[in-house]
Amino acid sequence: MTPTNSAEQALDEALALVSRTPEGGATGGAGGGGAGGHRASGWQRARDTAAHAGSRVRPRTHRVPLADALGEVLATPLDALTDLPSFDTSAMDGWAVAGPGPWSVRAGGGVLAGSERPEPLTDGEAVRIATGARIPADATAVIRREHCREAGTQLFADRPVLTGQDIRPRGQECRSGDLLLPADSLVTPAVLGLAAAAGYDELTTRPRPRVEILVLGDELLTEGLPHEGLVRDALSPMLGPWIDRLGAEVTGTRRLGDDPAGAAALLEAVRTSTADVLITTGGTASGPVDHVHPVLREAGAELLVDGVAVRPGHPMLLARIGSRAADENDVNGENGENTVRHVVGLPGNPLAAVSGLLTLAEPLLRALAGRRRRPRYTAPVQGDVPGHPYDTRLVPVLLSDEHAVPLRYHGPAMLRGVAAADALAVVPPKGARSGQELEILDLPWASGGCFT
Ligand SMILES: Nc1nc2c(c(=O)[nH]1)N[C@H]1C(S)=C(S)[C@@H](COP(=O)(O)OP(=O)(O)OC[C@H]3O[C@@H](n4cnc5c(N)ncnc54)[C@H](O)[C@@H]3O)O[C@H]1N2
Ligand code: MOO
Repeated sequence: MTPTNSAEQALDEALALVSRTPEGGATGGAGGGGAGGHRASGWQRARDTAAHAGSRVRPRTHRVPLADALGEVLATPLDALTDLPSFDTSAMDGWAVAGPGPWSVRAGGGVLAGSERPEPLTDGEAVRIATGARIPADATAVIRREHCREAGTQLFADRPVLTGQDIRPRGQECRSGDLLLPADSLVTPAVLGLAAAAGYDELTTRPRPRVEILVLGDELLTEGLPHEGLVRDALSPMLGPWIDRLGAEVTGTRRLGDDPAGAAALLEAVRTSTADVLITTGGTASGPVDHVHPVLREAGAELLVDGVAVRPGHPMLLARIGSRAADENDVNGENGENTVRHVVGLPGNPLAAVSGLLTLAEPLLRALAGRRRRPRYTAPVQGDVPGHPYDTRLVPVLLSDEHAVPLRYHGPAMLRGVAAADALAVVPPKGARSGQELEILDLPWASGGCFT
């Protein structure tokens, strides 16, 4: 709502310049984290790499009751199991008639939805009928009750009657075997409805990717006020539900210390976790107890992204563990356990972690779930937005009808801005002028795009 505060911005910029070269490489190993002298990926390239990594993993499939398929992606095409409608159906409440009027009204009750097969009509006969009821054989039209009059035992139409009017013929929407939706379609509430209408009790889908979250740090408190240099763990409460909203299944969140036992537990998790993706927080930089890079090296992981030219969040990383050959040999995708898993290393600073979540975790998880990439869109920004000299910035914004409005409190350690935001705006290096179109990354709760 308020344009960026300039003093705060200056501080942010000064911090952002620490240990960077104009080429976008890290000089001192924050992102390098011991790898030393690497080049950070461009922001868009990092996202593409994450999406590509996810799309290379052989998909698993499962068969689940309809309700459990919501938010997953169809692994097989949705073919109609029946004609729809499966019988000639009245589209209106009124009268089924045979031949030209006036018609003699059939004595007794009418035909209701779900009632037994009605007796055929004879020429010149009319029977009362409800919306959704089966059309009697030999009926030629349905007349809405408001378009006719009953006089004694006779029925008179107020207007011309066209053959077939207000009859939904069997198979109007589809014939049994017709392709209703291709494989890879997202199962939305509308798809659940269609599948049920077409006769399905279960669907074959790609299961949600499984994610294990490991929160690193000795300084983290799980309750109460921060004190004596300790801070509340802001990431455990945030990441599980966030990742859930991205369409993944969180198998657990564990906190690991910065001591050798924590490093050993991290290595064990990297080697043996049954999750598709491990998401770590903290320990990505070059501090004395930053374990993530050494552990990944020890585990023989392949670093796909090692630092990204984005602020905040530049030490984020993406690694791959396991043999691609083994995974690709599972040609039917039938192995219960994936032999390939990925590690997303999020920086410990909370807004930097959000940046890593949107830059690396989201595209990776979408691809692993078989979901299409989010359509890109832009909005004009309200007010000038300062840029980093070389890196992309992600800035929390509120979305109004006309503008993306930058929010204050967007420092790497702050959640105050993003907690009030609808989205993050992607600010190119050197900044944006007021009114300039910026790419917008919706936050999952604002976009309403997830069914989880
Ligand atoms: N010499 C350099 N140091 C740092 C650089 C650099 O380039 N050179 N980059 C800075 C940047 S940028 C970031 S971002 C952080 C990333 O640090 P780590 O990923 O190693 O994270 P930690 O050191 O463990 O923690 C950083 C910061 O975040 C707080 N934190 C960690 N976890 C949580 C949590 N769950 N909830 C709340 N706060 C958390 C932690 O207390 C620290 O204050 O590195 C800079 N350093
Ligand atoms: O700039 Mo760090 O990446 O504080 O977030």
